Amino acid sequence: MLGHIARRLGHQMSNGLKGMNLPHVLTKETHRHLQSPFDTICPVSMMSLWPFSGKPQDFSQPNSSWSPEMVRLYEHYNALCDAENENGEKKRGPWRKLPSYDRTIKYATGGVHLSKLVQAKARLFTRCIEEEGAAFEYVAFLNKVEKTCVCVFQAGHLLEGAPGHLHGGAIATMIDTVTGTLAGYLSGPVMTAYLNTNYRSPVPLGSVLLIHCALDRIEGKKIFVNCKVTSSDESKLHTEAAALFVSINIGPLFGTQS
Ligand SMILES: CCCCCCCCCCCC(=O)SCCNC(=O)CCNC(=O)[C@H](O)C(C)(C)COP(=O)(O)OP(=O)(O)OC[C@H]1O[C@@H](n2cnc3c(N)ncnc32)[C@H](O)[C@@H]1OP(=O)(O)O
Repeated sequence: MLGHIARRLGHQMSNGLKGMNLPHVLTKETHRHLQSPFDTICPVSMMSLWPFSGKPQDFSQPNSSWSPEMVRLYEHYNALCDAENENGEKKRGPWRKLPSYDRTIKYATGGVHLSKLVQAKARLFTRCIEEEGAAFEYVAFLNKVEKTCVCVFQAGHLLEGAPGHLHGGAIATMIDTVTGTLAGYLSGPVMTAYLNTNYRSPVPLGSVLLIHCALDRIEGKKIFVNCKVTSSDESKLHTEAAALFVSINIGPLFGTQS
């Protein structure tokens, strides 16, 4: 079945998508493959049936706009991703660096190809400005054992709110992104139900911030996550938040109920 749909998709791509019932194809394919982003990182045998293997660009790699503090924190958390066993051999540590794509659909196997079909010009809000350093520069790390996520965020000049300071909406956007990423990695596809945000102190534009998120609890379809945004040395609290995410079927996102 999967191979059949994939062949159909490939055929339709090469024929300019004429007559394609996208919701039908996408619901079947993306629902299967977006169940858990970990599935796409640790491939399961089923995925070998999917003929499209394009690798999306990871936008959370260091670039020349990153300040020394941003790079220092990136290297600090990156180092926690590797650990050594008693024989001095390298093994995977408790942390892992998460990739960051410019479309959430790219987390699915074959998502690079699907992204060309579904509103091709659409971009993830936090990755929609191409100039490096101008807006959201960030990298997130996940600790699946502790059910926590930390994001190192450098706030660019296009994110101004009050003069010289970071816009509250940009802060909320990043909190939504990081808490949503944690909820998504723990539970599969989710949507934000609420995001309660308390701004404690203003953030100078250009700052490097740490966004710490932790799972509070899971109750059925509901995933509660808390969050703190601090200065890079964690001495100053800028924002606190509590978020609720609800697990969803992704069918409705593509116009069907299944
Ligand atoms: C890895 C990838 C990286 C990806 C990296 C990028 C991550 C970006 C993340 C961005 C995420 C977004 O911004 S998403 C965009 C903003 N969010 C939205 O547009 C969501 C709009 N709202 C909805 O679609 C819906 O209301 C849902 C999905 C939230 C819930 O609808 P539903 O699925 O029908 O569920 P429903 O039965 O109503 O509720 C289920 C339970 O949740 C409770 N509940 C529902 N809403 C609320 C609420 N606001 N406040 C309190 N409780 C609520 C209900 O009382 C119920 O509790 P009980 O009776 O069971 O106890």
